[in-house]
Amino acid sequence: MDDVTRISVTGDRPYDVLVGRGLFDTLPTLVEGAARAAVLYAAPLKQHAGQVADVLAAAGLRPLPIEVPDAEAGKSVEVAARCWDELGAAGFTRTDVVIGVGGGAVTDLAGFVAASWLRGVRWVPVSSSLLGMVDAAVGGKTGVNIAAGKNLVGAFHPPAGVLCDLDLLATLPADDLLAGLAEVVKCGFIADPVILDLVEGDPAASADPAAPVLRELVERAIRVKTEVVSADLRESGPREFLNYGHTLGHAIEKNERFRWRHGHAVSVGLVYAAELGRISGSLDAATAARHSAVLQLLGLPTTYRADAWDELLPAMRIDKKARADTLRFVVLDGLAKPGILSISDEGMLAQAYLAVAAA
Ligand SMILES: NC(=O)c1ccc[n+]([C@@H]2O[C@H](COP(=O)([O-])OP(=O)(O)OC[C@H]3O[C@@H](n4cnc5c(N)ncnc54)[C@H](O)[C@@H]3O)[C@@H](O)[C@H]2O)c1
Ligand SMILES: O=C(O)C(=O)C[C@@H](O)[C@H](O)[C@H](O)COP(=O)(O)O
Ligand SMILES: [Zn+2]
Repeated sequence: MDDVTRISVTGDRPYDVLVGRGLFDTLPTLVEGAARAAVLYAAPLKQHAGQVADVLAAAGLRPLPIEVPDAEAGKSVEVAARCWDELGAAGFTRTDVVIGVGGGAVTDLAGFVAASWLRGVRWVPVSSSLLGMVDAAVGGKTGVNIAAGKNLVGAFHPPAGVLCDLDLLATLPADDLLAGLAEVVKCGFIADPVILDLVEGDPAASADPAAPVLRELVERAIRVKTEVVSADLRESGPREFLNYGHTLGHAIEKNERFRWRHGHAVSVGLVYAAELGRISGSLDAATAARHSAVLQLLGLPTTYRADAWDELLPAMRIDKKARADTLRFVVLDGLAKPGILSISDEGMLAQAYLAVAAA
């Protein structure tokens, strides 16, 4: 194991996020007292899941590998129910653990299975995608999608620890690395503008898993997230800021029947949220324009179908930040100054959509 960075989440249920290489051997220390470990994974991570199972077996645990459908196809109530059946058949008790080896979809599922099994058992995400490392694996939001929308069924259930093994990024498809950079850029706009300077300074290195700048971006984004969730696990205040760009982003994902990558949808959503900030008078034009500029520099999408607005508006209404008939958006009052804007004026919402509507 080379140099490991330990970033702590504090609060009622503290744990550490480890960033480094060759981290699997640390897993047994996170699951002490467990006799069995369910290892959830999707096909692309089969080999790594096997290595995780071997490490657990060597430490005296009985691994129970469970393969689930890849990406969003695995993030469903039906797949969760199959996992519960497998835990039941194996006699999982409250001292046993669930491990998720994969990107954000698998770790969201694994966390939800752990949150719901016997009303909550320990779990550990072994995060394999950039998006998972900088966002999904950290903070304890777990859940699945349903036809009505994204992550509508879930629970806050913090993990026992998080492993972000940078070696795993070597096999991550380039497009999925980009998806993760959308959430990194989000962190740049809401809290840490140095992230934006780094990406703009060297966009190619920012998307290269072997480049030191990527590790710096990973650690900076994790620190943004850990600071927020340490203060507000259940999203009763500042945690809403982590949802910047997600109101439209989740509506696009629903409209695409979850076939778009989350990070790509968030990329379009960030440009939309910046425009809402600009036209509502809170954000200066230059900072708003910086959103599409930095995302395009990376090759992320910043537009969506012009004719989709009539489907997107109702989909946005089921956003978790909405209250009754009022939509609430995260907007910036300036760089790294997020706030909440309640909007009931559909005209303003439609006007902002012009900034992302594809020609
Ligand atoms: N819980 C949270 O706080 C939170 C935060 C952000 C996003 N999310 C959720 O995370 C999900 C998106 O995560 P994602 O971008 O990782 O997508 P994903 O989990 O669907 O993974 C994308 C693809 O990359 C593959 N993959 C992952 N790691 C790999 C590796 N090392 N080598 C080869 N292939 C690999 C996966 O198998 C999949 O095909 C969404 O469901 C989103 O809602 C949750
Ligand atoms: O951790 C959070 O809080 C976030 O909002 C981070 C988001 O990037 C993430 O996509 C999250 O899953 C969205 O949560 P949701 O509550 O809007 O489903
Ligand atoms: Zn997200």
